[in-house]
Amino acid sequence: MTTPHIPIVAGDKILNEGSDGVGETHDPATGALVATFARAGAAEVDMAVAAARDAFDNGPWRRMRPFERGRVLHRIGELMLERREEIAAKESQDSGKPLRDSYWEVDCSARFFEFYGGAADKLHGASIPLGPDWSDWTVKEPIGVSLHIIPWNYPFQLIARGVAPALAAGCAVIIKPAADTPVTAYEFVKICREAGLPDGLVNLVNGRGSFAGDLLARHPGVDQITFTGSVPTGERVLVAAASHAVPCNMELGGKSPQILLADADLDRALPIVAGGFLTHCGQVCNAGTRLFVERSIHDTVVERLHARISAMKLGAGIDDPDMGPLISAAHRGDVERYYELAKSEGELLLGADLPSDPGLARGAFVRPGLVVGATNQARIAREEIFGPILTVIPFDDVHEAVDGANDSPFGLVAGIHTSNIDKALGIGSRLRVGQVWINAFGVGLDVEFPFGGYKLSGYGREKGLEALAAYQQTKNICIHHPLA
Ligand SMILES: NC(=O)C1=CN([C@@H]2O[C@H](COP(=O)(O)OP(=O)(O)OC[C@H]3O[C@@H](n4cnc5c(N)ncnc54)[C@H](O)[C@@H]3O)[C@@H](O)[C@H]2O)C=CC1
Repeated sequence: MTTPHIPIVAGDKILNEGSDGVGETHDPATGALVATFARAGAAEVDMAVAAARDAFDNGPWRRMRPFERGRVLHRIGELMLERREEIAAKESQDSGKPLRDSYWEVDCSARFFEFYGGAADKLHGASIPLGPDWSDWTVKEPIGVSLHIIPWNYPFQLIARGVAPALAAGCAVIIKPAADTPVTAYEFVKICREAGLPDGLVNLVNGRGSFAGDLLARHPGVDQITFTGSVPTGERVLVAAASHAVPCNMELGGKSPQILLADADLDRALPIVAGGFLTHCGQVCNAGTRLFVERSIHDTVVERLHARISAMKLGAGIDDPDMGPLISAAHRGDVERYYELAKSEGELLLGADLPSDPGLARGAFVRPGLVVGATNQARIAREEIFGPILTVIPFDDVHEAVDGANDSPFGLVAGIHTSNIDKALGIGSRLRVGQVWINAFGVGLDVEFPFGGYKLSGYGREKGLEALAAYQQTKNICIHHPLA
């Protein structure tokens, strides 16, 4: 079978070659080549931006009635569900995540298009009272060409999360996938074209982040940037955006706390705690990797978590294991250094040895790590690892737990596990994070509520109606009409 090749898409042009050569993407479970892709250089970046500009400035999208835009978005969502199996299989191969998580990605992506398809004709302005001789109102207009810089952890879903509201608002978009996971981005673009989206509205630029990504972020033809990824790269993108003064939506990392009180129902809470740090091998921005646990139940919780996670089966994403590999051997090297650090900063109860099963030998696998005896000041508890390592920290008093949870450079999400609603709400209101989960953690098909962080976790909100604000500008219209 020939290896699939991912092109660059600039308007109606499908470019199989880019001026920065050819990249390869591999299955992190086996090392097998999944696809090659054209890497964009300056010429292709210019072409994609010009196509988006032209589609936005001169194309039909902005002039269509909003409900008609909504219908196209709905059709995109339907096509995603029709191709669910195919997209999920490709995603699991390219990213290593278990198949069920890839199905979730597709289902969630379809929900984004349903949700924002329904919102397209509800983007109202406001009327503003200036007195009887005046009429004043605001109109919501699309911001223009929106650049979406996508990380490798949820490539399909994170494209949908940003692109659906951008299109609903009337924007044109350019997608820059991560070089580790370019495959399903092209499926996304193909679906958009098939659903009848006019040419040039969705463009695809694969390539090296520090080259093609940087060229795009600096490009004067780009009006807005939505970025998800690491803090250092996010800061570079902000500098690039500042060079032409465009706004950004930044969804950066996290070191999210989960607070487990002694009165919690452990049968219910512990699977949630485990899922909170193990999903996609811990490679999730909102992974709940710091567990503050009331001291009286500390040992029981550690024992039960140990039993639960040491039984987990590892395997290739496509085989839908309990946990897949990390994204790459290079990233495994980074994560392994944290396992070493954990040994010096506390006690590493699980995760010290790499899996020895010959079936896993060629993949970027690690075992889940459980760390006790480290403080909240330890690097293992402060830095985003993007691997499956949980640091368990005991507390005696809820205020201590709140202070510990807040004592972090990040502020993305938090989880609280308790049967006492007064405590749950009291703790929740004191946490400096963008989202609080009570007796829950993580995701369903919940596209309706806003998501985003405090502090170094970024700013701006994805999801929900709030996300639309990033893709709109407000124009005020004021009329003076004195009655003679
Ligand atoms: N918050 C999140 O969801 C994510 C956080 N991360 C964190 O980042 C660490 C490193 O992962 P990376 O893949 O290197 O993520 P990254 O943050 O460097 O890359 C994210 C995206 O930005 C692009 N990019 C890189 N340099 C750029 C530049 N100068 N200008 C414009 N775009 C650029 C990349 O090509 C990719 O599409 C991970 O170990 C993890 O800690 C990674 C992925 C997602």
